[in-house]
Amino acid sequence: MALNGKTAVVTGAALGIGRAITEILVKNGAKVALLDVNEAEAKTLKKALDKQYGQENTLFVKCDVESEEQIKAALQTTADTFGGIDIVCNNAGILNEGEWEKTVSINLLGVIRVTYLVLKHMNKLSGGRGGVVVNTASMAGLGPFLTCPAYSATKHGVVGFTRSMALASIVSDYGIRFNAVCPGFVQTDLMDNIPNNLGQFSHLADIEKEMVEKMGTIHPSVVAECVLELVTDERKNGDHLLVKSNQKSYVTFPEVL
Ligand SMILES: NC(=O)C1=CN([C@@H]2O[C@H](COP(=O)(O)OP(=O)(O)OC[C@H]3O[C@@H](n4cnc5c(N)ncnc54)[C@H](O)[C@@H]3O)[C@@H](O)[C@H]2O)C=CC1
Ligand SMILES: CC/C=C\CC(=O)/C=C/C=C\C=C\C=C\[C@@H](O)[C@@H](O)C/C=C\CCC(=O)O
Repeated sequence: MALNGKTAVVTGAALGIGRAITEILVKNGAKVALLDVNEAEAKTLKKALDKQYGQENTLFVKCDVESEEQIKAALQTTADTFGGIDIVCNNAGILNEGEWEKTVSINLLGVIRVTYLVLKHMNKLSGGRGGVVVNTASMAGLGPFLTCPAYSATKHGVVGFTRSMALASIVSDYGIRFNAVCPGFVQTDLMDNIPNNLGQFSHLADIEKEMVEKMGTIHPSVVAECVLELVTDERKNGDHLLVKSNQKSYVTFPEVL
């Protein structure tokens, strides 16, 4: 799938992995709507992209993925501005075991909210052009993560939702592919703030530190390359790309039926 003429929506676009995803999509010819709650950082990014690629190729819409109203409005503005939506990167996320309900609301419910609301724009059965949704899950969505149980649960949820939507879309002929990227530790603000956000598990902070030292860290641009692969390779549907500091591989899930 070539990106020229395509429109993408990226949530949590202002910083970290979302910023790198936004940059790689624009660089490869897509028009991108940047959705984020951090207006200052998003505007700084848009300014830099305007300078390099022209201001007509991106759009910033302030949008909290906890709010259905804001998501609806942001998707409509994107479709009106760019003439449709072809790609969605559900990337916005936080890690805060002290505020675990908010973590669930943003990381898991946010992905479901955006996905269900964007179907109206993308679903071939409702006049959309089809396309692809790529969710930012985590390695912590594939196995236990003892320092952050609620965070890990949200990412397992994202994996289950992605796999289920991929099948629902095939069987229903929506024309939309659903994939997820599952990175290990990525060099972003979220990772830097982990020790302050472990809540009742703060006594396990040293274990977290040891894991980071043992596993190494990944640059956000490497994760963005993987997202680009999941967007452009039309054979990928229901696929989960595990990204470690030294290798990437597609996840094989156990057959249960
Ligand atoms: N940094 C890491 O080690 C890893 C991160 N991830 C996931 O990658 C995604 C991005 O994380 P990072 O770039 O590391 O974090 P980050 O903290 O650097 O960036 C997150 C972005 O999401 C935005 N955001 C937060 N809450 C939002 C909301 N309610 N609505 C809209 N935007 C919101 C923030 O303003 C920020 O721009 C998250 O889903 C995270 O769980 C997955 C694996 C590893
Ligand atoms: C504290 C969270 C910090 C940043 C966000 C984040 O999502 C980072 C996650 C980093 C690592 C998670 C590791 C989890 C490891 C175990 O559960 C493994 O069992 C993972 C499962 C599959 C890997 C299979 C393999 O090694 O080939």
